[in-house]
Amino acid sequence: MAQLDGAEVAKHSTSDDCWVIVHGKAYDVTEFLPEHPGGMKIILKYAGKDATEEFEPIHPPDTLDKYLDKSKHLGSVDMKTVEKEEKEESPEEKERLQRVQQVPQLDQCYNLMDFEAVARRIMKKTAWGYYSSAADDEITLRENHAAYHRIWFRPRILVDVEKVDFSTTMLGTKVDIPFYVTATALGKLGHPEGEVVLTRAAKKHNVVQMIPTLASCSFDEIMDAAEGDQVQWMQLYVNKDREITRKIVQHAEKRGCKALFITVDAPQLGRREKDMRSKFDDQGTNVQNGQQTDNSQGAARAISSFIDPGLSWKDIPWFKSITKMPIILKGVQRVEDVILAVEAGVQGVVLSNHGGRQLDFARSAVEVLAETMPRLRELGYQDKIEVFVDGGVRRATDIIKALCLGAKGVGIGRPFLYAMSAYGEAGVDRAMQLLRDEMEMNMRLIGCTSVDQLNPSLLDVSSLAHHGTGTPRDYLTKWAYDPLVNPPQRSS
Ligand SMILES: Cc1cc2c(cc1C)[n+](S(=O)(=O)[O-])c1c(=O)[nH]c(=O)nc-1n2C[C@H](O)[C@H](O)[C@H](O)COP(=O)(O)O
Repeated sequence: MAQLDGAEVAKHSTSDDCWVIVHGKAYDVTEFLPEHPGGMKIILKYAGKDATEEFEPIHPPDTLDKYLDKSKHLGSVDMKTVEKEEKEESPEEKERLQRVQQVPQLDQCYNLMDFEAVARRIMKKTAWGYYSSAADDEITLRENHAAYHRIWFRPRILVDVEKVDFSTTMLGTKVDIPFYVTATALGKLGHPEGEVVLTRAAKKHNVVQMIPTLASCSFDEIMDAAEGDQVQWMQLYVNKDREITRKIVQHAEKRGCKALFITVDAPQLGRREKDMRSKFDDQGTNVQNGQQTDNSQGAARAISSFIDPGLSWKDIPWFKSITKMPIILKGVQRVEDVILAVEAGVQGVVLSNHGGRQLDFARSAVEVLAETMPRLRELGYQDKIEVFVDGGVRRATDIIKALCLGAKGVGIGRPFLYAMSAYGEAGVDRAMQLLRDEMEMNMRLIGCTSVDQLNPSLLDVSSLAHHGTGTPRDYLTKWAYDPLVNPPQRSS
C-alpha cells in the first residue's frame, strides 16, 4: 500500500472529517471524536497533523490497535511530507529547560523529599500538575505525611543489633525491604520510557512493582521489562464492561502477575485542581473569546470515564470466579470494611486514600491501621488477611512505624515518580538505596534486628488521632528567652 502524503492528511482537519497521525500512521478518528474521554478539543487541535507527542504520555502504544476499528487505520504516512509545526517555546518553557540544565547532582539528593524538590523545578507543568495534585484542598495529601509525625518511637537499648535483616514476605513473595512500588498512572508524563524505568529499579532492589491499569506503557511492555523471577502485581480499575475487565485480569494472570489489587476508592476520580489547571493552560483554551471551554478535567478525568461506579461487595465472588490470583482491595479506609473484606474471603487490603487524590479529609492510612489491627486481633482475624498501607511514606521511619502497627508492607508512589522524572532509573535506584540505608540505621536505633520484632510497644501513638492540633505557641520561650529574638541587652 502506497504511503499517504502529509498534504493529503492535512485536508482532513475538521470535526466532520478528522484524520490524525500517530507513530507515522494515519487514522480516521471522526466517529471516535465524541467518545474520546479527554474531550474532542484535544484531538481537533491535532486534526490533519502529527499528534504523536501529545498521544505518547497518555496512551499505551497498543491503544489504537486495541480500541480503533481496523477500517479507520489508513496506513503509513511519508513523514517527510508532513509539515513540522514550528513550536515557539513559551518563556516559561525556556526557563524550565534552563533549570533542567542546572539540575543538582544526583548524589546531592539525600532523602525522598529532595527528589520532589528537584522534580517540582524541572518537570513540565502538566506532568507536575498530574503527579503532585490531590483532591480539593489537599488536606489529606498533607495529613498522610503529617500523621507519621504524630507517632513517636519507644526504642529499646542494649540489644545486639550488629546484624540487621529487614527482608520480609508480601503475599508469599520474599522481598528485600518492606515497601513496593505502588500503581501510579501515566509514567511517560515524567519520563519518555515510562513505567518500565520503575520495573528495572524494582528488580535491582528486589521489591515488587504494582502495574497500573492507566499506565503509559502497555501492560505487556511492563511485564516484558521484568527479569527472571521478578514479581509484579496488577492494579485494576474495574470497567463498566465486565468482559473487558475479565480479559484484562485473565491476561494478567496468564502473563504471571502474582496478585490482583482492585482499586475500590475511586468510583469516580477525585477533583485535582492542579491537574485541571495545567490541562486548561496547555490546551490554550481561550475562554475570553466566548468559546465553549473544554470540559476536560485534566488528565485524570480524561482517562478514567470507563471506571464502574457501580462496583460493590456483590462483585467479589465474580472476581474469585475469574482468577486464582490473590485478591487485594486497594483503598480501604475504615476497619468495618477490613472486616467485610476478611468475610468476603479476599487475601488482603491496602489501607489507602489514593495519596489524597480522592476524598479530601479521608484519614491517613496509618491512622486507619492503628484502628484496624487491634480490632482484627480481637476477632482472631489478624492472620486471615495481609494489611498494607500507602500514602505519605517518605522515610524508613514511616515504614517501620507502619510495620510496628501491623502492616505487612507499604506502598510508595510519588517519590519514585519524582526520582524517575528528575534522574531516570538512576534516580529511582538512589531513592530505593536511600530508604534501604535509612532502614538499616533506624532498625538498629530502635533496637530491632528483623521485621518480626517490630510491634506496637515500640511506639507512642497517643497523639495519632489528634488531627492538626499543633502544640500551643510557647511565647515565654520565644520572646523572653530566645536569644535570636531578644538578644541580651548590655547592662548600662
Ligand atoms: C501519585 C499518583 C497516585 C496514583 C495515581 C497517579 C499518581 C500520579 N493513579 S491515578 O492517576 O489513577 O490517580 C493511580 C491509579 O491509576 N490507580 C490506583 O490504584 N492508585 C493510583 N494512585 C494512588 C497510588 O497508588 C497510591 O495510593 C498513592 O500514590 C500513595 O501515596 P504517595 O504518592 O504519597 O506515596
